[in-house]
This record gives sequence, C-alpha cells and structure tokens, in this order.
Amino acid sequence: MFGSLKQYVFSGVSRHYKDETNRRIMVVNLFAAVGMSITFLLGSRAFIDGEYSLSTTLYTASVVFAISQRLQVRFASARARTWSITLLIICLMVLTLLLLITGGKDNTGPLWIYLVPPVTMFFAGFVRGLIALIAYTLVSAIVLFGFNDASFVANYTYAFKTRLLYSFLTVSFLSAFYEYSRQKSYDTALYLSEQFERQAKHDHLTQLLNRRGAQQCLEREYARMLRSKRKFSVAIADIDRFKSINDTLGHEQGDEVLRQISKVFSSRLRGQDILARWGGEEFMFIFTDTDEAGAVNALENIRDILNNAPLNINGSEIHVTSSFGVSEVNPDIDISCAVRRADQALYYAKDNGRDCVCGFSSLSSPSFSEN
Ligand SMILES: Nc1nc2c(ncn2[C@@H]2O[C@H](COP(=O)(O)OP(=O)(O)OP(=O)(O)O)[C@@H](O)[C@H]2O)c(=O)[nH]1
Repeated sequence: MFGSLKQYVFSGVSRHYKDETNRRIMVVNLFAAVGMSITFLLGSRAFIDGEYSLSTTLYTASVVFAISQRLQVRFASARARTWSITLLIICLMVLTLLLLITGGKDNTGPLWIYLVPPVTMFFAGFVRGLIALIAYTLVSAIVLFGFNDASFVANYTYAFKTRLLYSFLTVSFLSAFYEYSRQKSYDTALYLSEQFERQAKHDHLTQLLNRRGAQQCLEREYARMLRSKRKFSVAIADIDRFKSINDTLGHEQGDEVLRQISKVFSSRLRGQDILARWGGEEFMFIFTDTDEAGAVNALENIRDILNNAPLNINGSEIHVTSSFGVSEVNPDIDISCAVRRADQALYYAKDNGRDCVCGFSSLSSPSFSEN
C-alpha cells in the first residue's frame, strides 16, 4: 500500500529534471489525487441526494483531474507538463466558479474558492499565476455583483459577497507574495549553487578547469571512447624553470606568466579539446578523437608559438618555454595509466633538455622502463 502510494507520488519524476520540476510533478500527482477523490466523493453524495447537475459537474471535474495527472506522466515532456498544469488550474477555476454560481450544497460552494490562489500561484508561477488570479477575481466579482436578481445565481447577502471578495483578495495577495519570495529564494539558491559548482571545478587564476574539473572531463571522455572506440590523448605541460621566473620577477609576475601561458595554450586548441590547470605550473590537455601522433603535432605547434612570441610581462618581454608529455587513451590504456605515461614522457622531456614534446610511445630508449 505504502509502496504503491510512493510509486504514484513519484510517477513522472526523473533525475534528469531540475529539483523544482520534480517537486511540481509530485505536487501535481498529489493535488490531482486529492482533487479526484474529493470531487468523486462529493459527486457521489450529490448523486445520492438526487442533485444530478451538481454530481455531473463534480464527476466531470474528477475525470479532468485524472486526465491532467496522466498527461504529465504519459508524455513526460515540458509541453505535456504545461498542459497538465493548465488543465488542472482551469478545472479548479471552472469548478469553483460553478460552485460559486450554483451555491453547491446548502450555499457552501463559495468556500472552495480559497483553494484557487495557492494552487494557481504554485503551479503557474508568480507572473502567470497573478494574471490568472486577476482574471478569476474579475469573473467572480461579475458573477457575485453583476447578476443580482438572476435566478441562475445562488442567493447570497450583500455582506456575504463583499466579505467573500475581500477575504479572497487577501488570500490571493498572501499567496502571490509567498510565491514571489519563494521564487526569489529559489533563484538565489540556484545561482549560489551554480557559482559554488563552478568555483569547485575552475581555477581562479587562469579561469581554466582545475584538476577536479579535468578529472571529470577525463572520465566523461573515457566513457565516450569506450562506446565509440575513438581514442583520445592526454598531455601534461610543465613550464620550464618556472622557479627561476618566480625568483627573478616575483610571485605576482609568475602568476601573470601562468595567466598568459594559459591563453597561448588555449588559443591554439580546437573547440572540442580541453585545457585545464593540472596543478602549480602544470597544465593538462585533452585532445578528443586524436591519437598520440596527432596530439604531439598539435603540441609542437603550440610550442612553436610559445618560442616565437615572447610574453609581455609588465612591459618587459620574457621568453618562456614549456615541456610536454603525451599519451594516448584507448580501450587498453585507461585514464590513470595514460596520465602516468604522460607524466613519464614529461620527465623524459625535462631530462632531455626541456622545451620539447615527448610522446610516451616514442620512449624507445632501452634504459627506459614503465614504472
Ligand atoms: N607564481 C606562481 N608560482 C607557482 C604556482 N604554483 C607553483 N608555483 C611555483 O612553480 C615552481 C615550480 O618549480 P619546480 O617544480 O622546481 O620546477 P621548475 O623551476 O619549473 O623547473 P623544471 O620543471 O625542472 O623546468 C615552484 O617555485 C612553485 O612555487 C602559482 O600558482 N603561482
């Protein structure tokens, strides 16, 4: 029993949707169930009492509530959800207006109009909800005051009608204010969480992905490569003799060198390639759909540019070079193995005079062994 109730409440919910969307889906499920049950019970009661037009109205509303719930679950699209919510609100508004006009059971029908403001605001959001509520208030006011002696409108006293309208306006105002504050808090929370998420994945100095962001990209690329069988390559770049740059220019200018180098590196990459700050003065390249030879080629280009265009640091030109170690990632070489290989190739490049690109597979020296 509890299991099927839970299944019903969560029907249509998906982990791919935003929290806000899932919350709306669950509330639509709950509201439709409550609306369906109450209208069905009241409709049956009216039927037993021989009030056939009231019972037909309530049964129809019960069916519409059920349809609106099925709509969002069956079609699982944003458009279906909008239709479902629209249907639900229209059904509620028409039903409560009919109860207002006919008076319902012993003239208690108007009591149900207080459901309209919170439900409309929650489902339609602040702006659309406000428009819908203004329209609803106008129609209600016309029904209450525009047909004073009409036989098809229930007989309410003037005092009752004015109090009903005032109290309805008060509830509408409070619901609108609540929805406005709720949306503002939600937007702020969303903005902050996006900022934190961004900061957690990016390096504040270069604005590139940081090591954590790079790891996530590596895992994503690896999964893609396993599916598509299209290999990719990783490379680690380490700026040469960076300690002496820091020592001569100072740490702040050293930071500026890192910033400018990151721009030189990224300016030569294709849109689909990824550059990250791997740590300290090390950068990580991810070359998608590229084998080791292709990555070595691309890095040779970058190395050339770095050699031929000195950096302008605080008005003086300085010549900065970098060494690169490259490894391919394929179904036989996983990420940690490839990173280890790129690191070993980088050390080899450093040991062999720096300012060069070294692919792991070219390390054919007999003295070299993979750790
Ligand atoms: N300015 C600055 N320096 C950093 C940063 N991160 C690491 N470093 C410095 O980078 C230097 C790295 O020096 P080493 O690892 O000795 O290597 P190197 O001087 O680059 O020499 P090789 O790598 O052998 O060519 C250290 O002095 C670190 O303090 C940073 O964010 N900003």
